[in-house]
Amino acid sequence: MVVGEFAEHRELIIIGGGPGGYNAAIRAAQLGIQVTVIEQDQLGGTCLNRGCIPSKVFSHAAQQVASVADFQSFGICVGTPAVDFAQLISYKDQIIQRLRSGVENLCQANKVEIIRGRANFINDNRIGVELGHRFELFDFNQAIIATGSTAVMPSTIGENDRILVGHTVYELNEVPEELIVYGSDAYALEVACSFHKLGSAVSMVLDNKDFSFDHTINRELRRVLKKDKIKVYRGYQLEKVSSDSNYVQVGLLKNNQKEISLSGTHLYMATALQPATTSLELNRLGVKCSDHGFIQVDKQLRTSVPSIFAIGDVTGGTFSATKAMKQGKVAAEIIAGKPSEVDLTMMPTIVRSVPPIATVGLTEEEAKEQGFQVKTSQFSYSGNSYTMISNQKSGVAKVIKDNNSDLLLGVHTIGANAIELIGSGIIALEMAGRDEDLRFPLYPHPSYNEILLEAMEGLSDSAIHMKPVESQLEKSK
Ligand SMILES: Cc1cc2nc3c(=O)[nH]c(=O)nc-3n(C[C@H](O)[C@H](O)[C@H](O)COP(=O)(O)OP(=O)(O)OC[C@H]3O[C@@H](n4cnc5c(N)ncnc54)[C@H](O)[C@@H]3O)c2cc1C
Ligand SMILES: NC(=O)c1ccc[n+]([C@@H]2O[C@H](COP(=O)([O-])OP(=O)(O)OC[C@H]3O[C@@H](n4cnc5c(N)ncnc54)[C@H](O)[C@@H]3O)[C@@H](O)[C@H]2O)c1
Repeated sequence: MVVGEFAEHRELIIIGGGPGGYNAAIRAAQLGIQVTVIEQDQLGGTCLNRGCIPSKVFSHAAQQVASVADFQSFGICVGTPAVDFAQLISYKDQIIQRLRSGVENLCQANKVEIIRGRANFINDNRIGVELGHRFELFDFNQAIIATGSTAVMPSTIGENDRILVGHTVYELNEVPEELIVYGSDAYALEVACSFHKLGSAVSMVLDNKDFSFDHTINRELRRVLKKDKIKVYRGYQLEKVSSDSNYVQVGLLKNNQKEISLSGTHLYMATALQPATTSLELNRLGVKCSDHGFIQVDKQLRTSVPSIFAIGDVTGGTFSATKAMKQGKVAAEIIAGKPSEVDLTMMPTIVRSVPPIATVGLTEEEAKEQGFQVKTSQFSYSGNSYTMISNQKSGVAKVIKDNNSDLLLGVHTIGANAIELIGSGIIALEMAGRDEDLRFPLYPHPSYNEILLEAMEGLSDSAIHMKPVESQLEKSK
């Protein structure tokens, strides 16, 4: 390997061009900083190339397949939908390519320098970059580590192309005939719903008794999964997995006793994640990390080494692009000398299942545990005129407030357009809104927005399209 003799100087170096890295880069450039991003693979990182974007192409296709069943009601005649998987993959690749070019163009327009190579630290002001057969050195004033995470497959599972994780499941070239999904998180649920609609026979195995949503959402989810004939096994631990070139066999334990065995053509496994730091030589810096190796940061994304910041999956906690992007912008602002910080309290959870789920804030159970005097209200999708028109009657929106202060604590929705609806909930919670703040505005009619309005009105027993509760009838006597 040819090693460069002199170290070139850069103001800010960002290692990793995923959503965390490129958001940090563009914000820093906007604030007048000279920025260099070092990326060993593709700009856009996991999210754009293997995660958020490909998974959403699949879930959108699944939603489209589901909606064909409604066409007949509108007098639109089409046959039974058939999925051309090769075309879907080609579409996914086109979307990734287009979005990636968009990120490249934005970086160029903001004069962000992109270096293609693998970076590692020499010391707390110097980075080495492997560029094919060359090794270049760069000094920097500040660096941001944005290298993401990788899935850890338990060593007992063994390797087989039929055993899939988040980073590989959307790279399949065929629709699995029989897919076993092991896990109860957002990723697993999305995999189950998407592949089910695309033609797989799906069984879901939950390691927990239920999903981790509010119990009202869990109940509606249980109903729709049952209606959709997705078989769900609850509270099972994975005991063993064996596989050959055609099948995967899974042994499951419940309370360490009853064993059942499932077999399918493919298995999706929810896995733990580890920080992508092995190639960085962090030991040369003395950056403080958690027991699992995630880099510890404060609310301004500073690590224990003053010249080094870290953002995104590599900092552990919640693994999401939403978080990585926000942290990227905040780190850049801090480096530019602006006051800024990250607060993840009102981080939404979204799942593009069929139907989708979107939640923000506390569940009813969490609010009670935290000692709030809780009042809840829920409005069923079937009571809304636009869900009736569009034949999307499955779903419910639930809102939770503190009865002492009237402050909103949580908004939870399952049903069509849930993810688009949650925006108002996020803003309301972030602005410390009360239910009256959300009852006051004018909501367009007829529209899905009115689902949230009616749920809010329900908190003061004043929803128009909800039957009166017993206590109200008593009062009016
Ligand atoms: C299937 C799936 C679906 C998902 N869906 C969603 C979703 O809907 N919503 C959501 O918010 N999140 C979602 N996520 C999570 C999201 O993708 C990640 O949280 C996000 O990509 C993390 O961003 P990041 O910038 O921290 O890291 P990454 O996106 O992983 O980017 C890190 C980059 O650093 C580069 N790199 C690593 N080491 C080096 C090195 N030494 N030198 C140079 N470059 C290096 C890598 O090549 C990579 O490009 C999903 C993930 C998966 C797998
Ligand atoms: N809709 C989605 O598919 C999706 C996917 C990922 C993240 N998100 C967002 O991430 C946030 C956190 O999600 P969470 O509440 O499930 O908590 P989390 O990020 O802490 O993850 C919980 C579990 O999800 C699994 N997981 C995490 N990252 C994964 C990955 N890259 N590939 C496969 N499995 C992975 C792991 O089993 C993990 O233990 C939420 O805000 C959610 O909106 C959504």
